[in-house]
Amino acid sequence: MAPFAPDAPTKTPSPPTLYSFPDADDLSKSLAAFVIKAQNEAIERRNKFTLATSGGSLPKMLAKDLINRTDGAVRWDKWEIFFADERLVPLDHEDSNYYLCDKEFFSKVPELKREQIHTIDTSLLDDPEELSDAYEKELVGAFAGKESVRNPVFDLILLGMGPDGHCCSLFPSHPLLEEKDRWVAPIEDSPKPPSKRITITYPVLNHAHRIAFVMAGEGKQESLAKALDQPELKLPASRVKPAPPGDVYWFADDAATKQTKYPRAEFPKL
Ligand SMILES: O=C(O)[C@H](O)[C@@H](O)[C@H](O)[C@H](O)COP(=O)(O)O
Repeated sequence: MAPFAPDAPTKTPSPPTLYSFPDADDLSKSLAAFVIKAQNEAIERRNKFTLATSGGSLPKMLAKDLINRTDGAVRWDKWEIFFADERLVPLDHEDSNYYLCDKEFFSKVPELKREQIHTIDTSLLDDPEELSDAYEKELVGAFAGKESVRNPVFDLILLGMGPDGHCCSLFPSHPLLEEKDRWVAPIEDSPKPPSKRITITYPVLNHAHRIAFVMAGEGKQESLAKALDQPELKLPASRVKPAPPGDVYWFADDAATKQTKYPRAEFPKL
């Protein structure tokens, strides 16, 4: 259990900002610029950059324009990386989100040290509750520093969304949608295999500085339209509403945004 009670957000969250790009390459370029801006602001504030990421198609899109840069814009030594959700398998298992991120991203960045990447404790795979508590302690270690925190405030959380509107490992109608206390929780009945996972919870999501959903392809059209145009459905992704000054952004390609009527914003020159 988290050592501090969650804060109830007091102000009304801002509506999501939707960016739609002609294709996945443009999306990746702008996403990289956005991440670098978030990084720079975070370093200015606290001299480090805390990021949580999901698995799925995201790591590849994220890595594309961040790795192999020669402009020195990415301050890799300041990054501290967590997983928004993780599957309870060994780290070298192909279902592992760490394994996927490492394959697509981390292993291609020699400057990134292993200790900057917060993985689950795989010695606890047989005890999801304990493993989840141990991962929560990793967050406590990173966030309960000089400032006394009620909730971890990630500089950036990057998420994908499944066809049913799930994000992290928070699935429609699952009791974990109501979790108000734990920062990290186990789930043993995930409808998307593998069934055993851990996930960060809304107390973490809804206190982040910035959250960005990232998705591409026509397979996302319907779920994206539902999540943005029909908040009354309360899909897990629509419930992501960081408390002010936090903001939520959607980075998608035109194929994914074809159905939604939600207004597109122009991506700023960063
Ligand atoms: O571990 C997981 O299963 C993911 O973290 C999950 O939340 C993912 O982000 C979405 O299912 C979208 O996945 P795609 O990007 O592959 O569609």
